[in-house]
Amino acid sequence: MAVKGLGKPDQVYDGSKIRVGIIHARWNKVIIDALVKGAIERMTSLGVSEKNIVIETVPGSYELPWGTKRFVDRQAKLGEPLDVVIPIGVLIKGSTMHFEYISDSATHALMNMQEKVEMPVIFGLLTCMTEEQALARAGIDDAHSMHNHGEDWGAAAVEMAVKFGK
Ligand SMILES: O=Nc1c(NC[C@H](O)[C@H](O)[C@H](O)CO)[nH]c(=O)[nH]c1=O
Repeated sequence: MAVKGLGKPDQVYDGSKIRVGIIHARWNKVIIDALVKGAIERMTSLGVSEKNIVIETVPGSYELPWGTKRFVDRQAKLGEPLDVVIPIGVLIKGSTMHFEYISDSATHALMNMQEKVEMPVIFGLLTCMTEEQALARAGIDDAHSMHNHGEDWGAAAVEMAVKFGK
């Protein structure tokens, strides 16, 4: 019996009235692109209009917290406020402690960012020990052993914006 993972949603949420921001790092592009695509596909399948999905990028995952804050502020100033934001990054362990420090600090910063931007900030940071783990979680490993986690993040974004939006 499959125990781990996201269960079936308690209901299908209508995303037709929300605007979503995706801000993604540019490290590990092949994996990032698959995750972003999965999030967009799931959100559009839940009624979010493509014109209401705004995409921005930052160099790496370390820049996601500050980039998220400024992205949200900018969209509000433009008169196109976001209802939810999905920061997406892929961290893969190397031979130093860089991975640990960025993973931990970016995770805490993104969690706390919700209070600052007063909207849901979906946790789209993959923190993987190997490239194979990252490929599997983006649904692009040879065995297609796992589903694309970007789809889960898209579904969470719609649910959180609809249920707990302003
Ligand atoms: O080192 N590995 C990674 C990484 N490093 C760059 C860092 O996020 C930042 O952009 C620079 O330190 C400049 O501030 N950024 C990632 O998204 N994934 C990684 O796997």
